[in-house]
Amino acid sequence: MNLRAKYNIPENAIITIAGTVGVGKSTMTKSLAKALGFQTSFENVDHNPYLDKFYADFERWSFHLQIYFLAERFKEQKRMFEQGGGFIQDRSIYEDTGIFAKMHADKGTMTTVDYETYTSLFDAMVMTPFFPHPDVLIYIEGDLDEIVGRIQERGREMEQKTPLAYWEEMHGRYEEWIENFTSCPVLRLNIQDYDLIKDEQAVETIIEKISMTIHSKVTV
Ligand SMILES: Nc1ncnc2c1ncn2[C@@H]1O[C@H](COP(=O)(O)OP(=O)(O)O)[C@@H](O)[C@H]1O
Ligand SMILES: Nc1ncnc2c1ncn2[C@H]1C[C@H](O)[C@@H](COP(=O)(O)O)O1
Repeated sequence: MNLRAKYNIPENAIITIAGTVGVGKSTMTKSLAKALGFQTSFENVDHNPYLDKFYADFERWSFHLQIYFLAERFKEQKRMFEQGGGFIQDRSIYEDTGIFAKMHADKGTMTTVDYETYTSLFDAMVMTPFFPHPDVLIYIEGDLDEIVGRIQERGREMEQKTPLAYWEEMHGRYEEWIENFTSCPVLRLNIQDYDLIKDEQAVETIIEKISMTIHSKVTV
């Protein structure tokens, strides 16, 4: 029996992985998709035309980057909807507005008028039939030092050059954001408690927790 059937995960489920940069979302996306026989929906980092420019000059490129990510994620929402689910999604659309756009607006690296334009577009887009809320949002958390270590080791140059204060601010905002998140059931996992690189079997324990979260509909 496969793990999806064993743990009664609906074949049309949409499981979204959230968490700060470098915490291990992509690693978990691949691992869960393989174990459940699901498709993946990844962020397009390598071919993003704004990301390098954005890290070099937040003020100049914040709005452009948010619009780009919003368009990309909305296309992915539509694809998942049209294919009837069965997806693991690397990062939720909620983080774009709840973490990134808000952080840059609060810090003054996105203007108030740009932020208002962005949020009104976001609100109009998510209130459509193309926007299925995920069955569960897995929130990955961990110590800032370890996460920054992973960013450095992964080696995306623009992230390596970004000051620690940026990751620190984001880390704090994520903690506050998840405490107030109510759009779908949440499963919280700490990076201390599993290691999908050294221990492939750890995915089964995670799937069991996903099943409990989906079926109990209780926010963990
Ligand atoms: N359990 C782990 N132990 C050590 N390094 C890890 C672990 N999980 C992921 N990593 C590494 O951390 C880096 C960031 O992981 P990634 O999955 O790309 O994070 P994200 O998608 O959240 O940015 C990658 O280099 C990845 O190989
Ligand atoms: N909405 C976003 N605004 C700014 N930057 C973003 C947004 N979404 C993702 N990013 C950045 C952060 C990282 O540098 C890359 C990919 O994120 P990761 O957490 O490594 O998948 O894009």
